[in-house]
Amino acid sequence: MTDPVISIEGIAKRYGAKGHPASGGASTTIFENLWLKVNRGEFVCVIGHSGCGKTTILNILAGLDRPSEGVVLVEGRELAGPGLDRAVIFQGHALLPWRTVLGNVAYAVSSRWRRAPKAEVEERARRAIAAVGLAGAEHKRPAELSGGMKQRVGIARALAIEPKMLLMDEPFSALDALTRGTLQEEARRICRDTGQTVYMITHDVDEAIYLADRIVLMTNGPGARIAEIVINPLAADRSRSGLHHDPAYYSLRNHLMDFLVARSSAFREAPPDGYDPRHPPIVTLHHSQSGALRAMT
Ligand SMILES: Nc1ncnc2c1ncn2[C@@H]1O[C@H](COP(=O)(O)OP(=O)(O)OP(=O)(O)O)[C@@H](O)[C@H]1O
Repeated sequence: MTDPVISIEGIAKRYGAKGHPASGGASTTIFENLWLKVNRGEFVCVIGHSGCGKTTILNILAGLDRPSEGVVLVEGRELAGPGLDRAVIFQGHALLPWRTVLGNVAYAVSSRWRRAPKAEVEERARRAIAAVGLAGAEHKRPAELSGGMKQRVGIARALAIEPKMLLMDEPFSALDALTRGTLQEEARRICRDTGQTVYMITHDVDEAIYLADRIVLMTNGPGARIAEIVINPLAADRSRSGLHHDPAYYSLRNHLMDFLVARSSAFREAPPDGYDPRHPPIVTLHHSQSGALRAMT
């Protein structure tokens, strides 16, 4: 049974409206006619080349930008702007430098539950801080934290408000490989434990393979589309360190790399026969007779 938290319905983004003097009469379509549902408790990763509009879509979902066409529904209601039902984690952490770790997270908690007593706010904040492994660092200020710790605070702050939807824009890309791996594991564990719904942009194919239930592949812009949605065939209890022992990992990785290297640009000249933007192809990887996994739509 599907239960969409977010329903993207035919959205497009255009800049420089036709006839607008600043645009010289030209209009650029960044993406168009995108349709996607994100179901409750699902982890969706979006992959596509730079400029196809991934951040613009995330900003639209956050209510920070508006589509030129189409609508976005949150639990069936048209999205009208930013709201505490959607938390955003960016690559930069945007912590308040004068507040401690506890102060930063508590600030978000008290915006969400304005009448909550101080003790409850602190309790919720401490729980979120502990969940990201920062217990003991509550009284440190951002300047005293490493990049990985700051990003943990960003995650704690987002999770503490118990959002319906977590929106992440390359949250781990600025971190060193070791910290990135640890935080990916923690993010996956926390999201699974709490049934968090996530929409995440990444350029890292392995990150998408480890984290996502479904991987949305976008074609190159301008005029980007959702080319296909790939179902992750790996076991739900996969471990990051064991991925490369699973033959399905290589099939999935090859499929995603083939898309990024060739199909993402070829799509514009020749969309596949019968392509319907409202129902982009769903790709599953099946065992062929030889035992190898093959992509099937
Ligand atoms: N205010 C604006 N006016 C005109 N064009 C814009 C504006 N904002 C964004 N764009 C264009 O929209 C396109 C999509 O930008 P966006 O940041 O959403 O892409 P992206 O897929 O997230 O890229 P990246 O992977 O590099 O972050 C880019 O070509 C960008 O130049």
